[in-house]
Amino acid sequence: MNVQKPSGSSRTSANTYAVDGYMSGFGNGFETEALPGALPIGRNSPQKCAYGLYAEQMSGSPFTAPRVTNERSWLYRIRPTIAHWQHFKKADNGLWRTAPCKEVDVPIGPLRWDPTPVPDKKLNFVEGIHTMATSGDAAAQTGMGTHIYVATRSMQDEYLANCDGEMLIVPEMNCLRIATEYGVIDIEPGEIAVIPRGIKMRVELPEGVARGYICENYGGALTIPERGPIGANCMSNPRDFLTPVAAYEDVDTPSRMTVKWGGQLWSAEFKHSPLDVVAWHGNYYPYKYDLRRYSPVGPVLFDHADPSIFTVLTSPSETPGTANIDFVIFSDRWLVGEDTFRPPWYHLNVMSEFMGLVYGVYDAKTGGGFQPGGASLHNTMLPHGPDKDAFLRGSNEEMKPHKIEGTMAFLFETRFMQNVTKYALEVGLIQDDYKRYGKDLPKFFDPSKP
Ligand SMILES: O=C(O)Cc1cc(O)ccc1O
Ligand SMILES: [Fe+2]
Repeated sequence: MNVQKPSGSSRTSANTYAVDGYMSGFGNGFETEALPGALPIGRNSPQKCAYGLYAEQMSGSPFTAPRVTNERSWLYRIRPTIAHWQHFKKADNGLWRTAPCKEVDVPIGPLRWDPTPVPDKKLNFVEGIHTMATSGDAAAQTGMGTHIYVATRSMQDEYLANCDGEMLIVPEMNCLRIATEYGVIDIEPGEIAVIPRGIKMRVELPEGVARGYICENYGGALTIPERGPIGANCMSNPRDFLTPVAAYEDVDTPSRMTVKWGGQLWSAEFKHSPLDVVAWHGNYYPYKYDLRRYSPVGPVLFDHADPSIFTVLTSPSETPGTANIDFVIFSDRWLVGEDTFRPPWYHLNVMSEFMGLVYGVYDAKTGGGFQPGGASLHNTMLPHGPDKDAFLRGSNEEMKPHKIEGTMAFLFETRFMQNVTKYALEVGLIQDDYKRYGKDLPKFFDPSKP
């Protein structure tokens, strides 16, 4: 690892504190420096920056966005980004697709995939991205891409910057070390990382291989949902979001950067690491979150509430309550409802639902088939619900408090219809019988038994 260790001099704002190389809080203004005095005080753009650094602003929102959604950071770096931005050539997109992308007819039924096998081939994080579905339009900054990554080698002197979207990364098999311009993020299954649009990163695999899911958010930045009557606490609490302290690389070695821009991968070679930010301040930055810190709130007497109660992060659209994306989890919790069918109900939803499983068993699909590393898609207005096994359990179980334990399923839900890719449809991982699981549900109707 050639990352400069964060020095003890990292400054944090008054309302934040550093935890093992991270600063805590959501949307806070942070400031951090890996060399003492690297951050200018009381100004952004002094005539000359300390240590001969360049100042560069990175704006994640329009300059004039309302304060609550206004995002930008100031970076003090060895070279400005434009110094790396030369001789870009079109690169192979591999299996990474970007909306709009209508390659095949989208099946009008439930879809489910087996876990993506880990190949023998050496693939880094970028090469290992397999797009399952896309929605909206990346250039119009709406919708999302859903991907499964399967990587078998660390990126070495290789970097990625995704200008098309913010990347929400959900590891399922093994941990990731994500070295970014802003500092280093380590995540393991059960945690997530969010890398906002345009931030340069290198993904390393401490365990040699890794698999997981990515939601590429083309729309408004992910944020903590409003809690309404729930009040100031529970669900995702701001203090559990962690942002790395500054850590820079002053490394002169042949390097390759891949930029995703306009739905195309581009690559350029240069002779130094672009992760050269010695200090930064602002509120546009990458972060991580431990999903096990999510404090679920649910019905405490009867009925099954809408899954929106389990929203960890949301990407709002211009229409109130109509998310570009909701990231929702189904994690450990007590089910206590009296006289209640406790598993998810049968339903049709104008929002479309892409699901994955990090570990354990999902309570709507206890009949096997929905496996960690696998995925399902219940597209706009397509009917779905518990499989036969889950229905029989749910309608016959004793109504005593029951704890769902050792599970982490999630939903990438979007207001848009999702276009599955040709790859996803033809790769041979689709469970053919899943489209018929509704047929297994028996008729119980008996007009003589109210
Ligand atoms: O379809 C699913 O499995 C996700 C889901 C879960 C739930 O508890 C209620 C609605 C819903 O869409
Ligand atoms: Fe659903």
